[in-house]
Amino acid sequence: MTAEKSRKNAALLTPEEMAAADRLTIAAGVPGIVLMERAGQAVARAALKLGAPGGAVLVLCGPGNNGGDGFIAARCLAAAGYRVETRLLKAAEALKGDALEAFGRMDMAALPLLKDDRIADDAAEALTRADLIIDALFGAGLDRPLQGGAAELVEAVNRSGKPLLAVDLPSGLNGADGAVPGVAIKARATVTFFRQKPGHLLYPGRALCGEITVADIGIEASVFDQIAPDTFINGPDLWLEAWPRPDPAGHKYSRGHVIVFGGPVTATGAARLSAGAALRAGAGLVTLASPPDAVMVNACHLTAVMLKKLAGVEAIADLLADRRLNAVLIGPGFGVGDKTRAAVTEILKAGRATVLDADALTSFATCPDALFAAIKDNPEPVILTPHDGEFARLFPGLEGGKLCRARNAAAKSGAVVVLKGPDTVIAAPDGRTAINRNAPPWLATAGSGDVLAGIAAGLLAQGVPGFEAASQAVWLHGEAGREAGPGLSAEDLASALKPAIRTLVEKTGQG
Ligand SMILES: NC(=O)C1=CN([C@@H]2O[C@H](COP(=O)(O)OP(=O)(O)OC[C@H]3O[C@@H](n4cnc5c(N)ncnc54)[C@H](O)[C@@H]3O)[C@@H](O)[C@H]2O)[C@@H](O)CC1
Ligand SMILES: [K+]
Repeated sequence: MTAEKSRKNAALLTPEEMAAADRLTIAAGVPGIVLMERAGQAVARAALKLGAPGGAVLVLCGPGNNGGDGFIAARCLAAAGYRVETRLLKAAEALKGDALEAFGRMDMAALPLLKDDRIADDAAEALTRADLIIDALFGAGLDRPLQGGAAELVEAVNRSGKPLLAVDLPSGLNGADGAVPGVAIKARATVTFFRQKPGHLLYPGRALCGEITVADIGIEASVFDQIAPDTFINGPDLWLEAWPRPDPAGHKYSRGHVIVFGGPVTATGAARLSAGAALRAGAGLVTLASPPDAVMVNACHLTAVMLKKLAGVEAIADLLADRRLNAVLIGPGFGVGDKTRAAVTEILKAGRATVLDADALTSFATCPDALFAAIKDNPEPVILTPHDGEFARLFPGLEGGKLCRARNAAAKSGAVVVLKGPDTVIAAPDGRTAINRNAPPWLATAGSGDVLAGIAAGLLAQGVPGFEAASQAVWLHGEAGREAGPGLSAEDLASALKPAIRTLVEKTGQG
């Protein structure tokens, strides 16, 4: 598969982009009702997996095309022998277009769910009778928080404890950013169409979707020629082409040399974790530079990582006169304050691919613009790896959803921003973003971020561009977390990278 095709597989579409994909497909000659038939049939197939044969299925249909998918699914499930009851949020007279056509094709009565904006008594009874509920209330067209009767209904459906299958998105969830501006359905499974949306991967939305199925409804990937999405699922489909391929005739010096700047004798561990991870990520050489009194402590713990004495910030420029040191990492355990600011400024001046983490970020909380100016003067890629607290300190004015905050931060700083969390977002200054989904919860542990920063530095040293290095690092970190499993500590992560790296090497045909 070509890299371009793989990237299209990894694309995420906002509700607006998805509507454009629908429009382009319809304009190319596939009627909207045909897309809706395929969508509804995919929902029915998913329902067959969730509900006992012949059971009672309640299909809740909203006023738009999401409801239309529900009508098709209802017809298919009735034909398959299920006892199907369809209910409408609004009167059938309000239906139009493809949804109206789908309603007619269903040829089944559909009572209203609400009476005077309250749940109708007989609708409450229908919830009790159902073995499976299909949520076709609102999908990509949600444009405001659910209120009144609709909100009450969603809460009653969630309270029912019945298995819930959401059509496209759990109703109430914003597909663009994963936000839930009011209440939302908590689904056991969700069927979406063509490609996922950012809201399926970003919290809190991600926790509401259950198991997600992406159904092919006949939209061709050629729509991407006009839609050009810039948000992706983080994984090999997005960046395998940029995975470093060592020259079989090369040597360690051709695989880059990372220098990690470590902290004082009382805080040496973080930088050691980073240095070890940089080596595992494939850098040919890694040096840990630390204050003289910390060198012995580091020496007691390290074998393959080399050591260097750093007398003070003034010594950084001399050290970096050696151009073979081609990637720098500073922050983990380095300490917060003037000295760190001066060190980071020297490093950025030296024009190296750089990862700034932890204390290197916090030290600029009082003067972020100075940092951004220095980043922009550095011709090599810079990666920032803040968690939410560090992000808020460095980008105090940026608000909104995680995707939007990360994207704006990358544009503002000129760096690739890795906004960490269970749904880490990686954003490049050129607007590309990736959302990560493979991190297990036990990855949130002391020292885990130091390892992530180290992996990123190791990849930069091998010449991987900034956005790809950051995205690869986040994905590898997640895979290592899965490999090490529950009960892991950060020390386990570097060696747990090996199976994921092996997989990538095999995928790139080097194995
Ligand atoms: N041809 C197409 O466009 C296709 C669309 N599909 C389905 O169509 C859906 C999108 O359809 P629509 O664009 O009609 O949107 P929806 O059906 O998601 O909802 C739109 C309707 O809900 C109302 N609404 C929005 N937010 C509300 C709120 N908070 N409270 C009360 N009412 C609210 C709007 O005024 C509008 O009447 C997708 O999610 C998907 O399920 C699929 O059938 C595939 C093909
Ligand atoms: K829905």
